[in-house]
Amino acid sequence: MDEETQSGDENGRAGEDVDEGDVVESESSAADTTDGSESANSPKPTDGSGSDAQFDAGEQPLDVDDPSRNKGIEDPSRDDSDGGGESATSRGDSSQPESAEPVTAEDIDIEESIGPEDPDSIRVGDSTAGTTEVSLDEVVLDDDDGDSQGLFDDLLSGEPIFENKEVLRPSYTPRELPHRTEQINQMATILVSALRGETPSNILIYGKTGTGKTASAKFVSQELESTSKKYDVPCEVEYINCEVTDTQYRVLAQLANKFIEKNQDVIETELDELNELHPQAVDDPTALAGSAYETADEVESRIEELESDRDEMEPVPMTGWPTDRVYSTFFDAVDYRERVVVIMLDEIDKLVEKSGDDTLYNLSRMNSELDNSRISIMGISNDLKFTDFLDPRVKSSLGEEEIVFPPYDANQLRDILQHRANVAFKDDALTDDVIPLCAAFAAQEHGDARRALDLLRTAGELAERGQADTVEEAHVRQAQDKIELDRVVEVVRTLPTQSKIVLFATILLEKNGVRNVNTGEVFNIYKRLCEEIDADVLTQRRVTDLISELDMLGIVNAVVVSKGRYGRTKEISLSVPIDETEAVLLSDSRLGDIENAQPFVQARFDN
Ligand SMILES: Nc1ncnc2c1ncn2[C@@H]1O[C@H](COP(=O)(O)OP(=O)(O)OP(=O)(O)O)[C@@H](O)[C@H]1O
Repeated sequence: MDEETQSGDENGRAGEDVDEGDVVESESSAADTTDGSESANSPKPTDGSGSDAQFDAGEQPLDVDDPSRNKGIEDPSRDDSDGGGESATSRGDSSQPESAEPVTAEDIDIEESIGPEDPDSIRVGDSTAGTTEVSLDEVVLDDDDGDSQGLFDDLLSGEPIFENKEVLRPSYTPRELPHRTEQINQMATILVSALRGETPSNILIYGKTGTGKTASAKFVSQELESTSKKYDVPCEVEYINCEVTDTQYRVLAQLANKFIEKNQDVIETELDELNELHPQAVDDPTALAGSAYETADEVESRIEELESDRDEMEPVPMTGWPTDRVYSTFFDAVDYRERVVVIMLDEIDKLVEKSGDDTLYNLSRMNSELDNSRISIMGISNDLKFTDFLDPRVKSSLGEEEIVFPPYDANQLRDILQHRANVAFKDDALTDDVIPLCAAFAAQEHGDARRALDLLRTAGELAERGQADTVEEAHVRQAQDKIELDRVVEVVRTLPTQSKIVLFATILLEKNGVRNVNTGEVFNIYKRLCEEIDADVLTQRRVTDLISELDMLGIVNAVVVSKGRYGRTKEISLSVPIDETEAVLLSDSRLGDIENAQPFVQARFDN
């Protein structure tokens, strides 16, 4: 008997370790939920007619700050027989023509409007018109509309550039994926076996970031699920983002819980039907005609069986179970009924990097043990080399079929952008150069559609912010700078403290006008800065390494220059905007104190 027939929890690879502290993320949040329709409709500015306080303050407005200064109000004993009270209290009642005159403080009938229980409120309207209670604190005395000061009115009044901005966001799943027909067809050809009740081959999808791997795979899986419903073939796709769900415990727990939930739904539906059928069958056995049961007792025992299955299905907790128990729970849940399951593991390289290939090993061997169901794995990765780290058996099983997503060229990106822009922007909102320029910039990167879409969206936002009528080439260039700066800010913000100090030393030198900064100079300032904030001082060799890392990240440019008989050194210059980078560094709580180091750095050069 070969080892493949062992049960999952005995095969040793399911692991015995308890994954403490793991949290099972709900994948539903990662799923695309934006339908994009909401943002399309900009709210209309209100005219203020809905305001509570519909007073026209007239010639003598109420003094809200000091109500006692209001004539009439200060005299609670005032007789309402002067007739003015009637017109004030009937304001708002269109059936009372005499209320057309502006309401003044004198007009307010104190006895009627300010009840003893709430001296701050005025009752507007009489008993026939219904009453509206208005707090004095809410009364807006100006003539203009009550609720807003028009902060947003100007912004809303301009003809917006966007028709539906959500369409340009990464969360939006497009209905059409130009230039991916070949890859989509390849996937469909492999997965169609699932609709025939057979096990599809495992698929590995490779391609650089932004080449449409996830979008295409999700598109295919939606099609697969809807076709399976159409033909009533049990086939399900489960999506897991391994960047978030990156341990064996989490992956198995998440899958187990999804299948348990689905099983419970199916059980509930069947129970509903049987609970209706059972009393009918007791009264009249012919009610069972056409059903799978011959007697009411059979129906009853099936109900009991389903109820006990349902009660036994225990969801996997976030943490704390041994992994082999999670595995067997997942196994039982998948195998509970007949179906073909496609498990989509996006960013699969992150899972392998974080927790090795145990999960893939276990998943890829499950089919030989499952009785009712079959599973197929679809791995998505932008790291072409990640399979080098896999166990050869896992590697061959996982890579049964491989599909490569090549980068887009500028023309393809142009098509992709055009498709989206038609929905995202108002007619004529884009000048002719905008899409080609966005496509060209993104093609230079590495044919990244995500970057192209970001550029287009940011350019639109900048145009909108500048209240321009159309998006122009200049907006795309600004957007390119902005995205680049955002990237730099993010990279700098997440640097380790030591690298931040090295970078800060370089910035201080440049700010003090030092040209051709060399490693030695950076190291000297670095040391002083470390002393200043009580950080460990690394050796000059380590600091040189950190400079090389900053170079690789594109933050500094370090060139090796020969100094003749003085040996070789690195000349360092900043490749990022100095002020913004400095601001990011100083926002780090430890480095914030270094600001005071400026004078002493200056002093060093004065010596
Ligand atoms: N052919 C295409 N047509 C329309 N939109 C596309 C196309 N290819 C990619 N996109 C869009 O580009 C963005 C990035 O695509 P996707 O997430 O599928 O890339 P990916 O290859 O999975 O990248 P990563 O490896 O970084 O996850 C998404 O917004 C997607 O809708």
